[in-house]
Amino acid sequence: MSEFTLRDLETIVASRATSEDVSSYTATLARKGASHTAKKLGEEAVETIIAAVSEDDARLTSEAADLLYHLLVLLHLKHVPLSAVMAELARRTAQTGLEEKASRPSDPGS
Ligand SMILES: N=c1c2ncn([C@@H]3O[C@H](COP(=O)(O)OP(=O)(O)OP(=O)(O)O)[C@@H](O)[C@H]3O)c2ncn1[C@@H]1O[C@H](COP(=O)(O)O)[C@@H](O)[C@H]1O
Repeated sequence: MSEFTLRDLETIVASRATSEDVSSYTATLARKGASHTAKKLGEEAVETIIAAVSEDDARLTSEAADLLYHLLVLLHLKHVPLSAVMAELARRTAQTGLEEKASRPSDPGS
C-alpha cells in the first residue's frame, strides 16, 4: 500500500468541503466558516500540547492527527494550498531556524 500523505488528505478535504452529506464533519466546518475552524484548530493545538506534556504517545498521535486535519481544512477555506506551505518550508531549509527567524519582518506583537 502506498504511503498516505497530507496531499492525499488535502484532496479529500477539498472534495468533502462542498459535500452535501450531512454526516461530513468537513462540510460542517466549511459551512461554519474559517473563523470557527480556526477556533477548532486552536482547541486541537491545546489538546496536542496537553497530550505531549501529560499523556501517552498514542494520545499525542491522535491529537496531532486532529491538529493536522483541522489545519488542512482551515488552509482550504482560506484558499491557501498545501503546496504553498510546503514551498515555504522548503525555502527555509536553506537556513537555520534562528537565521530564518532573524530574517522575518519585525512583529509589533512580539
Ligand atoms: N482526518 C479527519 C479527522 N480528524 C478529526 N476529525 C474530526 O474532528 C472532530 C474533532 O473532535 P472534537 O471533539 O474536537 O469536535 P466535535 O465535538 O466533534 O465538534 P464541535 O461540536 O465541538 O464543533 C471529530 O468529529 C473528528 O471526527 C476528522 N474528520 C475527518 N477527517 C478526514 O476527513 C475525511 C472526510 O471526513 P468527513 O468530511 O467527515 O466525511 C475522513 O475520511 C478523514 O480522512
